Amino acid sequence: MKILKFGGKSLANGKGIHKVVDIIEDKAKSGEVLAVVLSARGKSTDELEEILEKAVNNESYQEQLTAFKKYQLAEYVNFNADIEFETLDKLFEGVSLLGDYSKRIKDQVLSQGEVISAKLLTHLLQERGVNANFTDSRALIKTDATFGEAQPLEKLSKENVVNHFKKYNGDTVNIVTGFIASNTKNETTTLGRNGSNYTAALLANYLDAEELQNFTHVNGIYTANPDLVADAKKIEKLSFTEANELAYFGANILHAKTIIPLIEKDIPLRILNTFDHNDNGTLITSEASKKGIKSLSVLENVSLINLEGRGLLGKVGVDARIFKALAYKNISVSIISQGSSERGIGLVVASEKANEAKKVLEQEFEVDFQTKDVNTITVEDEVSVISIIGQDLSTFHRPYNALIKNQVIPLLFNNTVSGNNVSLVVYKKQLHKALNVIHGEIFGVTKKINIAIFGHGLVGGTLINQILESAEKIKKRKKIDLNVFAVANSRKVLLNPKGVDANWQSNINEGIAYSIQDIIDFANQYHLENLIAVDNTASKEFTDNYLKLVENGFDIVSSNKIANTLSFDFYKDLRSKLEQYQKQYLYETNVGAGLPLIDTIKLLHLSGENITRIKGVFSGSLSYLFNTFSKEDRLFSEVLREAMDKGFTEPDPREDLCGNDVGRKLLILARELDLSNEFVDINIHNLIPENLRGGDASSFLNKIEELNPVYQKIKDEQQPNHVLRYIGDLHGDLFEEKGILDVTLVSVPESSALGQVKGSDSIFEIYTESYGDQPIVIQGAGAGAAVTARGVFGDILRLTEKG
Ligand SMILES: NC(=O)C1=CN([C@@H]2O[C@H](COP(=O)(O)OP(=O)(O)OC[C@H]3O[C@@H](n4cnc5c(N)ncnc54)[C@H](O)[C@@H]3O)[C@@H](O)[C@H]2O)C=CC1
Ligand SMILES: N[C@@H](CC=O)C(=O)O
Repeated sequence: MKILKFGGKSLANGKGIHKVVDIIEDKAKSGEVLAVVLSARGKSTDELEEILEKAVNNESYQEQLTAFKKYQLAEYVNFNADIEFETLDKLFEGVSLLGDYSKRIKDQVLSQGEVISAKLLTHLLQERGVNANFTDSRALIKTDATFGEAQPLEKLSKENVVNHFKKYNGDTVNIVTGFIASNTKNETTTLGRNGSNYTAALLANYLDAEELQNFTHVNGIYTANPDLVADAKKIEKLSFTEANELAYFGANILHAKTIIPLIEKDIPLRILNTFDHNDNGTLITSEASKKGIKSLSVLENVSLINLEGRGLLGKVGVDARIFKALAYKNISVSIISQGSSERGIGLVVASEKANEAKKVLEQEFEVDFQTKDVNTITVEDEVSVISIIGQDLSTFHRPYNALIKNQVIPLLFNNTVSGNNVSLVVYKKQLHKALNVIHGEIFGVTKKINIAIFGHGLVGGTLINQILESAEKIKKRKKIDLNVFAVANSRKVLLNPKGVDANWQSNINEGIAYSIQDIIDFANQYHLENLIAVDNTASKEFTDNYLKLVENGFDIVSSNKIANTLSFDFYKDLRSKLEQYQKQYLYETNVGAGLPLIDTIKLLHLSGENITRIKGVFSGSLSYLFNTFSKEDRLFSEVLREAMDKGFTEPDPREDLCGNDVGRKLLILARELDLSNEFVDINIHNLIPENLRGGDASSFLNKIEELNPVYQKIKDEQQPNHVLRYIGDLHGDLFEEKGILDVTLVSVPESSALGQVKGSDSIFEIYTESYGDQPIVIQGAGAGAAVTARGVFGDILRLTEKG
């Protein structure tokens, strides 16, 4: 036999109740032997409770009662609930007159919801020709007299159930009232919260059912609440032990007490969806599933009570006193955590009980306050508990690190050894983000990376398009969902929590004026996790935002070289801020565009390989300029314009020509080697003649023809078979505080390594102690929007892996 159970939402008027009738009819007609347990319909129980409260307070309740009756009868013209309605009329009248009611009366009132529900379903099934039999569970399930939370009398109840089902079996479908029972005096009792599930589990146990099918409005148990975590996945199979943990931590489909009767008889429980009943749902069995995390569950409406006391160390019975005082007021503690110093104890209780709990504890510890053994008892109201079911401490560092990286610092955490269950208390305002971060980390379904891109010029614009083009593939291959939620220039930002699309360029006109705080606020408002700010500007002003971005949970990726070449003090401050907030700053494209230079230098240096010199053509644009100009009989200005058109130069090409760009690259490398050079230490050969240095970029560009005779002369005066190269050279004693940084224009034999560089290639010769006179050489395109954007993209992906 299969036991089916339908909850209130499934039985609500409209689509639900018809679906329920269809399901039962289908199953009955296919010959399955069934018993069906029902809750009250829709919100009937709540309604009855409200009417009861009105009646006891002598408020007018008739209107609500009439609406209740109307709802129950709905369009079911041949259905009659006169007996139940009369019972309710009498009960409410009595309560209203007395101005009082007992739990016994309340049970009588509430029971009518289940009775009407089961009678209606029996009626509707009979109308369809199904052999349905209304079964009042009060005649079967016998309990003690604890009204509101009665305990079943196992032996008697079992006997009644078995005898009843002996009489009504085979093709009869028994439609049983859930939740309600009766005591030995035949007075109505109820089984407490989740009572209908309990009734169904008891029936399954007594009748040795082959399966209990619990129909709800969801397709089963998910890895997290799908309303909070879009990526949540349905769990196909679960063990009772895991389900038990879930039940305790708020998965309200289940309750520990409803599982026990099933475990006893090894009866599988299947959670199904009334509205999608062909889905297999989630199957819960006693079979231990393969080890691993199964689900995240959340406790909301809780408060954290913190009891702090310097004199608690070694004091015996403190916890006992806490629990006793709270138990006295019927306050349940869901989580407790105590430091080994015993100076602080954190307790989680239901929010509505928090103030009362604080008061009781203050009374209990009154003397301890006077002796200063206890200092404070505080309540933190806006908190939630996230429980990672199936998590043991061996891999807990992963979700924990991910939380810290996302600026979610748990207020308290504790674990159960047996249940493999770690619980974290977080601020309520961070719940959504925290859940998504943990979920992404441990289920690896897809990890969402939220990116804000500043600067959408040559590099930035190319990057956005590269990301949009590759996003789908990356999602499939690496399970990483790249979401560009902000694109900004110096004036406007285009914001979309779900990510900009291929039309971002035309939409940017509709962007809004912004400050960096607006972008931080936006990310917070939409609970965006795994934040990355990408700086593709050439702006000093923008780098002023770095510290604030780091403090607010952003990792930084930058093609902009400015931040790394400001004062050494800022350089250090930024690093210590990154360390403090566990954030990353990647800038591989700062030197050599897309070439893997910085990483190589970092690795060599970290591994203890002593770098003694780095020399080469550092600038892609100047490489192009001098390679082309040296070889071809063309004007210097013409080649310079070509380098600009190809996107090799800085936004202001004077930055290349004056040597600042190469100087910055040298300084960045020097600092990677822990040298503390400042920008002013660099010896730069400025390629712009003094008379052309003033003014702005456009007035300079109007005069670049004036460079032609200067560079033609330099070119002509070289030795035969020599070419011009603009090089950077980091040398000196690189184990001292500072190195020597030179940026110069040199004439080298065409056949030399430097002389053979072509196009916009950069070449870097890295000399180390182990490699001696044979440097490690890294050579390739040193400039260009596509290669640079690709390098920035690489940094973004590297960050997604570090997380
Ligand atoms: N072009 C190349 O080959 C390479 C370039 N880079 C670096 O890439 C960066 C970008 O270069 P390009 O794309 O060529 O420049 P670009 O001039 O084409 O683009 C810069 C963008 O930044 C925006 N911007 C300026 N100030 C801003 C602010 N305060 N906030 C937000 N946006 C701001 C501008 O509106 C513009 O859209 C530069 O720092 C450059 O040094 C690095 C390696 C290679
Ligand atoms: N303008 C720079 C671009 C890369 O950093 C260069 O020419 O190398």
